[in-house]
Amino acid sequence: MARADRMTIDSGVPSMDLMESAAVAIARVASRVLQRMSGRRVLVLCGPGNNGGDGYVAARLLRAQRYKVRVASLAPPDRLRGDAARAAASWTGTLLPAQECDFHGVDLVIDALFGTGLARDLDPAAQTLVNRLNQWRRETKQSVISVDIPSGVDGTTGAIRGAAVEADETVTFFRVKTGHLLLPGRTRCGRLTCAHIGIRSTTLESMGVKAFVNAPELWLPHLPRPRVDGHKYTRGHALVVSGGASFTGAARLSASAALRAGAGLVTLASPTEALAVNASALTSVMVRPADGPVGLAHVLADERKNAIAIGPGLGVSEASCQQVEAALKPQAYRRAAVLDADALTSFESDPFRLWRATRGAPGPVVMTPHAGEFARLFAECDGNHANRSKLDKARDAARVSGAVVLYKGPDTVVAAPDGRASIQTGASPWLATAGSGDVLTGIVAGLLAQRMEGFLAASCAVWMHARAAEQFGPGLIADDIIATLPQVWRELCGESA
Ligand SMILES: NC(=O)C1=CN([C@@H]2O[C@H](COP(=O)(O)OP(=O)(O)OC[C@H]3O[C@@H](n4cnc5c(N)ncnc54)[C@H](O)[C@@H]3O)[C@@H](O)[C@H]2O)[C@@H](O)CC1
Ligand SMILES: Nc1ncnc2c1ncn2[C@@H]1O[C@H](COP(=O)(O)OP(=O)(O)O)[C@@H](O)[C@H]1O
Ligand SMILES: [K+]
Repeated sequence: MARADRMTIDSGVPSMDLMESAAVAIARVASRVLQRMSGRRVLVLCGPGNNGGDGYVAARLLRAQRYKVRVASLAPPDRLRGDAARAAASWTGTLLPAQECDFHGVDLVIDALFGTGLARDLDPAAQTLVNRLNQWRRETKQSVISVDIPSGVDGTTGAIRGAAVEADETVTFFRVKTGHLLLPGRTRCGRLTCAHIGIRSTTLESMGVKAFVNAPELWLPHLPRPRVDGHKYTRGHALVVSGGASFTGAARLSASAALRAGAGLVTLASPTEALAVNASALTSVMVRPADGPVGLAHVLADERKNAIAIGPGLGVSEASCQQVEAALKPQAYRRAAVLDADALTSFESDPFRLWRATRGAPGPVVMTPHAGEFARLFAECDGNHANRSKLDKARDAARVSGAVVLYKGPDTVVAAPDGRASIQTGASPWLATAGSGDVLTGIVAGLLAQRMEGFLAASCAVWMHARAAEQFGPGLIADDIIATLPQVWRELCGESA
């Protein structure tokens, strides 16, 4: 963001214009909130940098609109520099030291303490102020608007640096930052608005930005659709590997989801002992016997089976490792693979054995760990040291494994070995239900079978999974995600598709 600001200023846009535009956006949201609650009294908390500068300018604009505005400053105004100093100088109303400010009778607080320049944990005085603000908000149910990002949230990682403001609204500029999307930062933002302040979108092109909000524009042009002249084999054939007789449900969920995600055919490779239970519970999914790595290799000799999903219900064992190696075996045709659950955990004691297989695989490989599986498999990428975010960790994992890493959770990150990454926003917590991850694995496999590129298939699957949950609403169980996928397809492709 600092680079985007700098490039814009160098291209001739005065930096004060950027600050004025930022303040206009803040004042607009503030007056909307104040009108809704018929409030008039505003307290603006200003910090020592340009975030505080935005606060001073917003204070001036709101005062011009006849609101009763006071400013409380964390640093004495004579210690401010540059634009922040100019902004403070333009404020002629009430100004008091933040430590002495009183929230009594205030209708709205604007938090302009720290923005993207936050470089370390808040010092004790700032923490005390932030904690007092949060307590006042909880007790009075009055509103807080944060400028750029709730103060104390790290804009890059989403971590809380000592303490952080709990906002009802956050107004950010130009582009949403990763700290707004990743947990716990996201939970502090309230409603997020992104305002244009005069930075051109072409600025990003020269910066080689590779992190995206996971939204249809990222992958929609590549979304597979059935062709008028197609048949089921042109839509791809996904193979899902089942566990033993008492662990078959997970793979069946994956298999049904792969079909609903558009694969033309789906076959469940089942141990002989589980054949009867699998066959009796499935109709459109085919079931074939396959015992152990040798049995799986036999089924895989059919190269039309161009995508494989393995892991759900598989069991943690050496045999599972060998089945994964059979699934990833180098061959002439580009079979894609998605590895989940026990296909990952089975390699806990020797992750490099898995990386050898993923790196040598003939086609795209997607791994779908949740936080527990990620910690087991990517211990060296997972440490909390050096303020590294979930985005950094997923990217590191993708680099070491040479695979697309779909790191699940409320803020699912998909990372590719080339550095591209997407972050899912706003997934329903109802997705935290047994079998939901198995369904996601199946959707990825279904899209890979239709030859969608690995990173795009994984991102698209995460979005469809989350969108299905949103459309279904409360009470969701894993089966409902599968049943709701047609609605998601209709939304993406229109009624006629
Ligand atoms: N031209 C620009 O650069 C623009 C910047 N804008 C605003 O400027 C903000 C970034 O401004 P700055 O880079 O000045 O950074 P901030 O205002 O976020 O904070 C930086 C200041 O706080 C101090 N600081 C950092 N961490 C601290 C801590 N833990 N405890 C105490 N002091 C700490 C730094 O030494 C520095 O003085 C953005 O968030 C945005 O609100 C907008 O006005 C748009 C234009
Ligand atoms: N609090 C949450 N909010 C949104 N999505 C969640 C939340 N918790 C889990 N999920 C999603 O639900 C799915 C759960 O997958 P997983 O942990 O593998 O469960 P299971 O093994 O039971 O299928 C993942 O897609 C994950 O991203
Ligand atoms: K702020």
